[in-house]
Amino acid sequence: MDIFDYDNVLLLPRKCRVESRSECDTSVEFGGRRFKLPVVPANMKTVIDERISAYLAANGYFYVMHRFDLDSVAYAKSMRDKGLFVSISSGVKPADYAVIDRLAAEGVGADYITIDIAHGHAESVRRIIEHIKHRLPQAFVIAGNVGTPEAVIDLENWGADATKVGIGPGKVCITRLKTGFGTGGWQLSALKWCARVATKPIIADGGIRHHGDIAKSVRFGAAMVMIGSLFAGHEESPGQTVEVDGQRYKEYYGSASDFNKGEYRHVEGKRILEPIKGHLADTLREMQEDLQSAISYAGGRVLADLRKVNYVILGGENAGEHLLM
Ligand SMILES: NC(=O)C1=CN([C@@H]2O[C@H](COP(=O)(O)OP(=O)(O)OC[C@H]3O[C@@H](n4cnc5c(N)ncnc54)[C@H](OP(=O)(O)O)[C@@H]3O)[C@@H](O)[C@H]2O)C=CC1
Ligand SMILES: Nc1nc2c(ncn2[C@@H]2O[C@H](COP(=O)(O)O)[C@@H](O)[C@H]2O)c(=O)[nH]1
Repeated sequence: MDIFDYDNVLLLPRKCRVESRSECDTSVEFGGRRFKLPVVPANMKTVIDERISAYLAANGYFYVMHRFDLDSVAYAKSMRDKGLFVSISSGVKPADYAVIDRLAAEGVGADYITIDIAHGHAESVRRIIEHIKHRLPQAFVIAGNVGTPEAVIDLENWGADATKVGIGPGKVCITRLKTGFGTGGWQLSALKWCARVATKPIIADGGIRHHGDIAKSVRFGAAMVMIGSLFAGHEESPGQTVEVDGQRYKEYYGSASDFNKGEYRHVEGKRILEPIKGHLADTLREMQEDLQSAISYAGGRVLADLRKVNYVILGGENAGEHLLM
């Protein structure tokens, strides 16, 4: 198996088939809806809040609300009141079962539920998928996080409608340092490995540092890409604003950090400062432009055309050109 990551792979251009990049369509169908981009901000407290999720839903973007210090039922009701789709996160504890039961009993429902725990290849995930499918059969269930084909196969067999791949590639992740496990440093090839066996969509989660990494993720099998750090440093971002030597930053911390947990137990995340780079809407527009450009370099017109390109691995043992033949 080739081992590579975002920073040592480049995609190879094919003859252009459009007159303008504006002809390239970056939209994606996911869970019965079409979204403008195959991109979703991470379901983390310093990345998304009620206001940002409503903005994304109202403007044609996918979102996943976080599950920390939040009444997910009240949140779901408020989105319904605004006529917006509901996409929430769930853990696997008794309180999470109670949320599912209340969403069903009170007729609120949910359109998307993302089961989001550190080690998603677990019986606890099998049990809560079963519960969600029983109580909210219309909900599109995303399950993770995992990092192997075996896990993807199990989650799909347990009823997940999509899987989320990425153990430890995140910018505020310290899982690989604390445990010795994960896909950090080879997330892109782990995605490729998992996509080979997947029969349902995969969300590639973590490790995106540049807009071009979105196109690379799609090339190697992602239907959607989850991004934390690139979204954390905006004027609208929920993290606290911090000023250092005249430069403004937003705090960005891991969901398994002591900052999120409120205690230092099983910590696998840290806190960093992200420079504020402007408004979210401008970043989303630039991401769309860059992805349109990527599709044009692929000689394509639609997102799926990115899957057809060859690539090179730069440097190291696996270096070389990889042709689709
Ligand atoms: N993508 C990634 O690499 C990682 C992401 N995270 C994020 O941090 C947040 C908190 O995650 P998490 O602590 O799982 O959520 P929760 O605190 O909701 O814990 C979920 C359940 O899983 C158990 N659990 C957690 N880790 C393991 C493990 N390694 N083996 C067996 N059981 C486990 C917990 O019990 P107990 O605590 O008693 O073990 C708890 O019962 C999530 O949003 C998660 O996605 C965290 C780490 C890695
Ligand atoms: N190991 C940990 N991973 C975490 C934690 N909090 C979030 N995450 C994961 O990171 C991505 C975002 O990655 P980025 O590279 O885009 O910044 C997020 O979606 C989670 O899967 C954590 O505390 N520990």
